[in-house]
Amino acid sequence: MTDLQDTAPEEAANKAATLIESLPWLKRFRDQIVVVKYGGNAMVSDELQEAFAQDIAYLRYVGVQPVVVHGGGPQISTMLNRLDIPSEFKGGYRVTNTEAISVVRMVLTGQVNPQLVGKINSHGPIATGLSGEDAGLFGGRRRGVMIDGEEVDLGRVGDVVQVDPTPVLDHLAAGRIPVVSSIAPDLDHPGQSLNVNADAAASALAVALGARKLVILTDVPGLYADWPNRDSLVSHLTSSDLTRMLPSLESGMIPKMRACLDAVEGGVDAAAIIDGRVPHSVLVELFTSKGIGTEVVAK
Ligand SMILES: Nc1ncnc2c1ncn2[C@@H]1O[C@H](COP(=O)(O)OP(=O)(O)O)[C@@H](O)[C@H]1O
Ligand SMILES: CC(=O)N[C@@H](CCC(=O)OP(=O)(O)O)C(=O)O
Repeated sequence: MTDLQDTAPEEAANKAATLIESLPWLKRFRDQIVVVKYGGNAMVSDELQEAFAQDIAYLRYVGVQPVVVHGGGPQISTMLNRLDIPSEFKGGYRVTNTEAISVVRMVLTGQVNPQLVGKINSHGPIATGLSGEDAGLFGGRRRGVMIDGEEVDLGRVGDVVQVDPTPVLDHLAAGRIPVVSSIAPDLDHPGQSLNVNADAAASALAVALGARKLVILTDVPGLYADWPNRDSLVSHLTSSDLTRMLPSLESGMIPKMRACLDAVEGGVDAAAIIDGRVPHSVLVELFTSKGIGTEVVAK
């Protein structure tokens, strides 16, 4: 009884301080679109997925307009292995043949997407699944990759070169959270689909939507200036700092940092790389003064 009386005011004060710290950020993001890219490496446990779903539902219920774009690289690899379809990465992209693209589509749009939608909807009937192939949302164009000065063909792999945000805006206007799988129709080969990098797809959508912020979840605390030196974590940098750093980065971080740069250069206020293995990292990034990962802003 005495203990409870002694600790209760202090505990209440701490809780109140955390809530009040969020006030300026709640004001900043209210009614604003925030695009959150959820990568396959941050979905590795049920607990992490539950925490992510809570964060996204929380955003919606405090008046933010979250849009989720998801990948699912490890989940695609698992399914390809199970089906005995060989899969290799070149220059950070999965070489994707005709057989593999149907598996990519099945896993992203048929497995990962409804699983995420279901988790968010356990908090209310708020989320809806969309594919990048729905209603002209994404348009893609094939790309190869330069390795040792030579262009290497990647098969059904491409860039998102066109975005029509109308289907996403329609769902937002109806109060729903669009959850988008990162796959795009091939503009040059009607009827075919392209495997696109989910970081780049999220960035292109954030720009097209005029989002306030892009948040990318991954499996490290953020960008390390001198990777893998763990003392070199960068918490804040400008687009000009990042432009200077990009050529020295290693493969995993290149698409992510390129996506952040493209987003802020395209008019998004800020883009952040955060650790998706830390439960509720989305809320900590958006609603605390310090944030949790690496934030990029226009110079
Ligand atoms: N400078 C760097 N800072 C942080 N991580 C880096 C850096 N360079 C390379 N990496 C690697 O990039 C990985 C993240 O990229 P990736 O595996 O493609 O992520 P995801 O699956 O989330 O899309 C990290 O786990 C890390 O091993
Ligand atoms: C072309 C290419 O490599 N596409 C990725 C698409 C999924 C993705 O980007 O998923 P994460 O966000 O989980 O990494 C792939 O096939 O793995």
